[in-house]
Amino acid sequence: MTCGARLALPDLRVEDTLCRNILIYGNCRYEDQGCTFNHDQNKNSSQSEFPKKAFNVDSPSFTPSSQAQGAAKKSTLSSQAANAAPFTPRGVGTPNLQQTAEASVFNPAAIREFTPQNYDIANTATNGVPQENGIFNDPFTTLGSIGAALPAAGQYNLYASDHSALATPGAQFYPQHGTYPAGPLQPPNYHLYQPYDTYRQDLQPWQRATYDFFMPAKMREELQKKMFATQQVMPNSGLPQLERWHSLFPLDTHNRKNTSSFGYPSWVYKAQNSRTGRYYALRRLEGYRLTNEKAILTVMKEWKKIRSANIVTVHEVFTTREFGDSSLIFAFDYHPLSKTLQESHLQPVHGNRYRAPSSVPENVIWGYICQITNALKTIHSSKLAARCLEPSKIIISDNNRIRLSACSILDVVQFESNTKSVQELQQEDLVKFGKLILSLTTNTLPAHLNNIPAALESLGAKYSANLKDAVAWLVTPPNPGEPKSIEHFISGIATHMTTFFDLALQDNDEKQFHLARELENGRAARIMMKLMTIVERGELGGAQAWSETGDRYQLKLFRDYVFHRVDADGKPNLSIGHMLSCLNKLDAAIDEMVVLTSRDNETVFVLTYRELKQMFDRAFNELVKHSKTGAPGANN
Ligand SMILES: Nc1ncnc2c1ncn2[C@@H]1O[C@H](COP(=O)(O)OP(=O)(O)OP(=O)(O)O)[C@@H](O)[C@H]1O
Repeated sequence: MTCGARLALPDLRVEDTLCRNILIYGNCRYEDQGCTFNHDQNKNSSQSEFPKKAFNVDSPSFTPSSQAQGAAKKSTLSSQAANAAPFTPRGVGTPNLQQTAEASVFNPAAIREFTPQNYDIANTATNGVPQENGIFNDPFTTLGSIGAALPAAGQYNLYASDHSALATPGAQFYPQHGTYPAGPLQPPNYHLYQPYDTYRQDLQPWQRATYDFFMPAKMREELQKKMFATQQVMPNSGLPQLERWHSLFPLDTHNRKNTSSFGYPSWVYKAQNSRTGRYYALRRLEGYRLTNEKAILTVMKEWKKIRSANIVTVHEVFTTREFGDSSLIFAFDYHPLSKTLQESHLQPVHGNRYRAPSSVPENVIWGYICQITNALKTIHSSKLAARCLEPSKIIISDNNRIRLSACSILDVVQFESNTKSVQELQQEDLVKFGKLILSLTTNTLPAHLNNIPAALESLGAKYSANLKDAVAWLVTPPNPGEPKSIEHFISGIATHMTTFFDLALQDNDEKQFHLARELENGRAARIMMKLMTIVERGELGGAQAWSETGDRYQLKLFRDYVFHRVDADGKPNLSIGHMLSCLNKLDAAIDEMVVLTSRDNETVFVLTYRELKQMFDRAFNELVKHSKTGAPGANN
């Protein structure tokens, strides 16, 4: 063997290469199990020094002759030596010299110390920080995986007592780490109450509990009034029961037979549908005799498709003789406690003294204009016309929200007599719209609005020029061959439309906020109802005083602790915060301790909410088992 040969081919056989486990850990547990690398550090150190090998004085072939020197030099610079890749320990980044020869021997999959499991080249540096053996876990990556691991909506019921269903869809909720033991899978603790806002410093302590946990009193009052109005019945009203409608309740505020709107006297009743149980507003046209069945079919086919936040939806039209005449009935959506624009703004106020109606503020008028524009946009784009745009046929509910309440009626009633095209009727809609606004701004009933130019002129004194221009544009009939359109009008009032849109979104945000609170209250009500089904129950399945024995006794003491607390003087403690927090802790089954004392102070139980919850679930499940039908939604 020549010196050159030794230089060119450094000894890189497997058995001479120091095993990396020796290098890193000091030993290799595969040494006796077939690892073919060198496990003798001394041997390695004597042989792995590349320069030592190259200029080994023991080399038998070293000959100090010129030729030999030349040969030696030549050997030193042989092409093989030049091409030999430098030996660099793996891990620094350059390819391993032995990769072809040792590929089958040095198997990263078999020798785990070298290649950690789940090692993913793509994750070696996340956000610039390397993940070493999975020890470092980038929070941003984790957040992403939480989102991906959460079950899709509808798959998982947060209120279910048993969250094991989460195990499969949420298995990746807490990503597994090589270094951390895998914890139990669990959803975030949504069960603990976390009110949104903290702006309550200016409230008295007695106000806080209500403010923190419930919707504003005014909102609650309005909703309750609406529910009350919806449920109202009039047993001796003398009103008939229709084929599929019952509990008719008159909504008219006067009994004048007014034929000005439809050519027939009309009456409005609240009624409940026997099939769906829903409430509707039935508008009856007294004495109308239907001559053409097609009228209802054709008109309803188009109007049933109309959906707009500013139009009362019409559901069906039918005739009846139950009122003792032949009547035509339109079934509309019912909006409890609505008033017409006429009732709200155009009727004198009766108090101690007669007062003329006060003028409507400009911002309210713009709100109405935007909403009616929205309704007309929907109607006109469906190739229909509103036709009935009168203050007495537009209803107003809370927050100046208005809806056209008599659409489709004139289309049915004048199905055969109408000679105008839809385009003409749409042009009329715009003029009627202008007159309606003029009527509201001048506090004049439309029937008394005889001098439109004078009325328009008077607008300037109370309202902006912008409003006056908008009304003037609407009431002015179109030039022949130049029809006006609602789209033209929209472009003219675009700024007011966006202002209104913004207010509507703000209103929506506020309602969402209150809805979130009510979600929590619904949960409290549910757990309270379940608790009440258990405590104080007498006999169950043959067991006398079932609720006084076993786990149920502790639940009864818990009920006392939550609802019957007294202060040091024996006075009742009525803190809603305490009640809600205890119920939520029970629902969340947390590990906090609770001390329950019997009424005679003889027995004290110290247990966690988690244990209480288990007792609670056991007791309730027993009830469910004994109930005939099971409990619908019992686990919800
Ligand atoms: N869809 C509805 N939902 C709830 N209430 C409604 C609905 N439609 C109308 N109303 C209410 O019914 C009552 C009577 O309405 P109507 O249109 O007959 O007014 P009116 O002033 O009596 O008109 P007219 O003099 O032409 O009969 C009004 O108070 C109105 O607010």
